[in-house]
Amino acid sequence: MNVSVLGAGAFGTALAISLAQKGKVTLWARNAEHVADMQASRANGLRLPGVQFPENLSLTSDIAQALATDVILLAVPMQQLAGFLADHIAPDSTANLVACCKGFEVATGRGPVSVIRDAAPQATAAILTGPSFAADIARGLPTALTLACADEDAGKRLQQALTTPNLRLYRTTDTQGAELGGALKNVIAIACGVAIGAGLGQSARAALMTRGFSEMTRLAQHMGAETATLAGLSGFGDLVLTCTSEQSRNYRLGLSLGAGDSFDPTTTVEGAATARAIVQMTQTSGVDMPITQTVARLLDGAADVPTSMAALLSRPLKEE
Ligand SMILES: NC(=O)C1=CN([C@@H]2O[C@H](COP(=O)(O)OP(=O)(O)OC[C@H]3O[C@@H](n4cnc5c(N)ncnc54)[C@H](O)[C@@H]3O)[C@@H](O)[C@H]2O)C=CC1
Ligand SMILES: O=C(CO)COP(=O)(O)O
Repeated sequence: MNVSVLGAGAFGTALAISLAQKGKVTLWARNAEHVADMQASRANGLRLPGVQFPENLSLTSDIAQALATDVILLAVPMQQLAGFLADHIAPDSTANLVACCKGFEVATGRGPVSVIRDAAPQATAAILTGPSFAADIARGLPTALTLACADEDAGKRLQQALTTPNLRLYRTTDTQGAELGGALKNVIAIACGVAIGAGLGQSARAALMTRGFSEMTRLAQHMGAETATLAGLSGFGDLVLTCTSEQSRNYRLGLSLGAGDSFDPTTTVEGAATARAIVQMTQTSGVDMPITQTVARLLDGAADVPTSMAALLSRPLKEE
């Protein structure tokens, strides 16, 4: 199966580099100047500096060329996905479309697979998610991810096609669980960053990760996802990575919030929009999401760090 990656950000570029170990890969970017620069330097200095492109990786800003492949990876940020699909994917497409983004749409509360299904109902919709920093994948370090596709046979084919020597894919048919894990862990990572940035200590972080996982699982159960998926790479695995590494942009945003420092607003931080989306989604359902709500309030400037922590600590005592 030949593969194209749409979106030449850090993650799309890293996936294209890794997949090029197996065969020809096309990396598409919307900006022709960026493509020319990458063609000349054989690197993506803008988003993934320091890693040279292998020979098998070709670049294009021609969307028709990029769409003429067996598998299409969609590596644009979550809030851009629906617009991107509307612009470039025909509603009657039967392509294999694999979302490579993490989050929920603020406007609709949909996750990436739902957005693909709505845009192209006859396409095969899948999601590739789990603990992986783009820089690690691009440097050939060992990484394991989850490929979720409701169609089991198509999922098996995609699992084979997208596994590379350093990128090992596990498979599930539970797309909803995979979407939820990848989206919610980013919000918890912001909370953990806040705790560390504010000097609250490692014990506070461990508490936030554990209780965060508890609220991730609660929402997944409520929505009918499998809790086993949440305990896998796309949930627990990614929670651990993102809450403990300064490579994570979500965690770094939290660090800045906690320390009262400024943060570059152009950075892709999926957890910020997702926190707001989840608060809206759970307003009527009554699912208890205290950490996610706290993060949303902090991001909106509706509460400060000491008040937020005091509020979390003074909640009614309960069984674990
Ligand atoms: N960077 C990482 O280590 C990882 C990122 N991800 C996920 O990958 C997704 C993308 O993140 P990154 O690549 O890191 O972000 P990034 O900020 O490096 O790049 C985003 C790219 O999307 C492009 N883009 C945005 N809107 C577009 C549109 N309408 N049409 C075409 N291109 C558009 C931008 O030009 C940019 O090149 C996010 O959902 C993130 O959670 C997942 C795992 C690892
Ligand atoms: O999703 C990621 C790791 O799995 C990347 O995390 P950030 O988006 O926080 O950088």
